Amino acid sequence: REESKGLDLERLQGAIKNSQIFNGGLENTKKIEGEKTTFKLPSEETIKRLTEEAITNFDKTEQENKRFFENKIDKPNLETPMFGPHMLTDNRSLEINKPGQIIAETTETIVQAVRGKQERKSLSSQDRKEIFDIIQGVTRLPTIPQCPYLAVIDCSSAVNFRTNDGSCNNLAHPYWGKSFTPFERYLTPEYEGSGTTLPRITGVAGSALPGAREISTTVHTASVAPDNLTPPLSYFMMQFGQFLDHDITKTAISKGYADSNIQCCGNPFRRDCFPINVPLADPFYMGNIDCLNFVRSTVTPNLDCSFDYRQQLNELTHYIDGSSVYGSNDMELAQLRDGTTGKMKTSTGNKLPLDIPNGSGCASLNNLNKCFLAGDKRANVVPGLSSLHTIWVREHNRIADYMMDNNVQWTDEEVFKNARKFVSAEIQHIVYKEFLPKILHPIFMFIFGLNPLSSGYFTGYNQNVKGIIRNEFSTAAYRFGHSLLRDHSFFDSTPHTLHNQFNNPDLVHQPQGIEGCTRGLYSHTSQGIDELLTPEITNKLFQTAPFNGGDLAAFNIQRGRDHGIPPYSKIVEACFGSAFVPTNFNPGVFGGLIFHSTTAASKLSSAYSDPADMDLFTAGTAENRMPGMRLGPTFSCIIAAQFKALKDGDRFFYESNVANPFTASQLNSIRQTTMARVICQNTDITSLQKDVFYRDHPITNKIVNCNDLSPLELPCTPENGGWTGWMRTSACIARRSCTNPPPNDCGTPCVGISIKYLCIHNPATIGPVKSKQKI
Ligand code: HEM
Ligand SMILES: [Ca+2]
Repeated sequence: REESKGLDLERLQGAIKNSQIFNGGLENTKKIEGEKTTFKLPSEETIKRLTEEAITNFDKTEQENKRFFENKIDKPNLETPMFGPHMLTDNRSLEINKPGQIIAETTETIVQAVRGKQERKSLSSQDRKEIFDIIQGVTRLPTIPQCPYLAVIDCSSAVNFRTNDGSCNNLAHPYWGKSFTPFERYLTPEYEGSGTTLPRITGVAGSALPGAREISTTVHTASVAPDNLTPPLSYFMMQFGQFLDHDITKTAISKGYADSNIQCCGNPFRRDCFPINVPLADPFYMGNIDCLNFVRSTVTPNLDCSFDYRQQLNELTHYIDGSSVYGSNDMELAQLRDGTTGKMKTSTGNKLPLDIPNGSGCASLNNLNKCFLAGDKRANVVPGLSSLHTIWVREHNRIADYMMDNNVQWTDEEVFKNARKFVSAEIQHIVYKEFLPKILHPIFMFIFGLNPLSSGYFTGYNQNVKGIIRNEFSTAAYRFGHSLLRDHSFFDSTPHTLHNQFNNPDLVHQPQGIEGCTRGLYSHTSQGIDELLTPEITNKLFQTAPFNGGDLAAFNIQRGRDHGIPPYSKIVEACFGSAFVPTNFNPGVFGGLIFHSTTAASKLSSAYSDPADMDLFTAGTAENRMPGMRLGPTFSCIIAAQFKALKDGDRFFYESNVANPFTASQLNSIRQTTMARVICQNTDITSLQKDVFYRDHPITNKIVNCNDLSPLELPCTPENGGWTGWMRTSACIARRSCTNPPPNDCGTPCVGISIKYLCIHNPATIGPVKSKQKI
């Protein structure tokens, strides 16, 4: 990937500071008033009738889904080709989907009807509120579940610790950042025909947009080139990136009858279907298949229970809170916690607990070993990911053990909550200190206020900031990570073809499986970030037999259209202002593709007929990297803004002085945390490079001995040592020991002598023995 050499960083910095996204994105602008209404809304009667029709349609679709299931067209998970764990949808999402779908259909019908031939972008907020109030009246029929975000949440017990589902982080807005709530957006979505719900399929010039698979084969062509900057990114970067994603985003996908998987190929007009066409002349599939199955994400009303545009649902707690370790709701945590010692459950070899065969978290298709259960359902997707989940569960248990030993009066609950508090703080520290600076230019780190402090507390908590994931981030920008993937994963130095490792926990089950997978990550190099992807994911994603695999790039593009993600040029404008918006495909110049190289621009111009049509994932990954950095400006903008919201809007942010803050010395200790240390303390690995996100380097990133990495200081209630009675151990000697009780790590040792010479006067004093240790 070329560096954007001519990029005027000062100008870019000025532009971003004035931009819509930097200044709050939709927080300030989405509450668009829309244009003034120039037409009349249909009568209340008509709206009611339309809603009732939508309810009937919904029920009909459910019946139709049942038939597809009975006819074995829609299959259960393990019989579904291209099945991936991202297709496991929680029942709660499906419950929310029902009112979501009904309101979506009604709103769309009304919008299209009232718009008529008028050139209008959207209904005014007044119109939308009016329509919604009427629909709510109808959906209050007993058969239709209520809008899920009306119930009042009591936050009185959530003042000092995070809740399991992320609710009550913001005490004024308990739903912000909770699991099973909608994604926010930076920009107003763009659905087909300026509507509210159908995926974008028509370009600005009125002709069909290019298909997602064609874009993938034209732009996201094959590459095996490793990151060639110094020091190169290690493959651990990829793995941590995915682990972090699985803490903050999981979009609920629509399901068929009895949790089956909707088959859209051959049935493109079914509700929730948006299949991807594969041309006959496809360079890989070569006529073996003509369609990739693609099922739309579920629908949810807005968090304020209004409905304007189709919105999508995040099943995870939006905050960086270790939910990939603990789960995103009470039920998930209950399955994972041992419930007596403050620890998390483990299985043989101190690995993750095993999932029940074919269980919800288990998508194993091609092996006999059982899958693992973790806080996120996708934990088995590649062995490196399962290993990282394991390391964090071990870190929790290590801390919990220490706390149990050193705070004798603490209950299971107290040990658990305090250990989780430390673990999520460590994860957050690693994200902001080690991970983000590898992808975000120092200027972005600085202007978005992302750098951790070196001392003192962060005082920027702002309860008006939404600690909510933005749709543009999860559906496009943060998927940059797919570009880091290589053709192989590594077990120590042995390469394993990637598609054989999908949903296959065999390597993790091996003795020293966690060590082998983890060494395989930090001692190999990632690919660089660009539009080039390995064919293992663009042709063989979740492949189990020839030609039954999928194309992740095409899925990303299609998902963007499914979610109404505005095209690239709209995001560029929101990040940097209109001067940077491309109106032609000329590379490197204002008015053209200012952020793209000649090669990228020529690929983009052969894929798209108009720059205004370019999909965000495609044009974003194809950008030149920022000078001295690895990521292009537009994704940097979205990612920086998102991590700012996750910091400023998190009442429990680890450096923050707001809610049950760490003591100054604990915070200093957490600031010494590195990913390398967490690996060292929870595996048999004894040496590794200091910064595992980079490859090792003899000067800039030396291999260090694990013992040299600074330990973590944990809370401890002092328990002072007490002497035993004197015991005569020989004719002339009596001894006592400081074991009644022994002092714990923060207790005071016994004072006085432990040995007495009874025959000759000798004031020898041999002090107590227990040394103070940190863990
Ligand atoms: C091990 C390799 C990986 C595989 C097999 C994989 C696979 C997938 C799949 C199948 C999806 C769902 C696509 C769709 O239908 O929309 C997805 C979504 C996603 N991936 Fe990956 N991915 C991998 C690594 C990564 C990495 C390294 C990152 C980031 C650094 C990442 C970030 C994301 C994000 C943000 C989403 C959207 C999640 C959601 O909201 O549901 N992935 N990935
Ligand atoms: Ca989370």
